[in-house]
Amino acid sequence: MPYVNTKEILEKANKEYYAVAALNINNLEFLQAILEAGIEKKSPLIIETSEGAIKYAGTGDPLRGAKFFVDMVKGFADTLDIPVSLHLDHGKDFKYIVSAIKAGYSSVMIDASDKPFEENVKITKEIVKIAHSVGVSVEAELGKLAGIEDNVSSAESVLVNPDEAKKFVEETQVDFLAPAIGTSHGAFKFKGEAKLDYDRLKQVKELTGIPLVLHGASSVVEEIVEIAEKYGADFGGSKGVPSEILKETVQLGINKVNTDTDLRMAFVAGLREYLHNNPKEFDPRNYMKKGKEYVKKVVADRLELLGSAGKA
Ligand SMILES: O=C(CO)COP(=O)(O)O
Ligand SMILES: O=C[C@H](O)COP(=O)(O)O
Ligand SMILES: [Zn+2]
Ligand SMILES: [Zn+2]
Repeated sequence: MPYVNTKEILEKANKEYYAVAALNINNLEFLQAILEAGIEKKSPLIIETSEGAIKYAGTGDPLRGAKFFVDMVKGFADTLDIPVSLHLDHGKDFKYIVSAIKAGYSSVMIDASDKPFEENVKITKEIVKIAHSVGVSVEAELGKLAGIEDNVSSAESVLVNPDEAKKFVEETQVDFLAPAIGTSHGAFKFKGEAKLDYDRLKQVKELTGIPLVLHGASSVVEEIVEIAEKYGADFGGSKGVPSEILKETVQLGINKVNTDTDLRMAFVAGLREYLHNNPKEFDPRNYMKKGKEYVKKVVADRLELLGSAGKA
């Protein structure tokens, strides 16, 4: 069960009421840590890269970057017993979306959520047509996340309208939908108490029935923040989506849980700790070990929490 279509992974999750973690990577080390967690927990995995990740890996060339990730992820996946897919996160630039499809990504996201509804429908439809013609599945987004997104910042959160969601899915034939229900990207998600709009989520699920995606789903793990701060980081005021709230969203129909910030924080906590304790070390294979260990732990906990452990 090697490199598979994301649709296959998410349709099973939708039928069996669990969620699969979609984990952002930019390099080899995060991928290794994520795969180790997935293997240990016998869990399906969705690996995702942003346009920025592709730009970084390809030193500016989208097709080169996309091919790099397909080679790396598919190369690993084909040797494993767990299903693994590769997804383009927040596709906004046609060049990147087409490069990902050409290179062999399993699925792409078209994020035109900053555009008016009709324009979002039109753009999403176009990408669906291209992607489906070569067997690639598509995610789209409705409503806006609060905070800063990849390339886009929206001052205030505009939550999804469930009736629009129904119309959107029917008109675009999109495979997965990310409804804005109150999360935001990054490490500073809530000023006061963490709260999401469960009613809206429930309605969107009832009206569409398709796999739903939660963006900005990092929890900002307390133990990780403590370690990072002990060794010099300043993450004051950071706050994520608590585990109980994530669990609740899965019960209400979320099947894909996007996670980037938690992995970045885990890695940097381990890196800081290791470098502090080993001032003579300069071999990257050694000084990245602790960071990888913490990423693996954070991912493994997530796979248990979301219910995908044992579903491979
Ligand atoms: O939504 C995300 C990627 O699409 C990641 O969200 P976090 O910043 O909460 O990890
Ligand atoms: O949703 C955004 C992801 O966390 C990736 O962001 P990035 O553009 O910094 O890679
Ligand atoms: Zn978006
Ligand atoms: Zn996102």
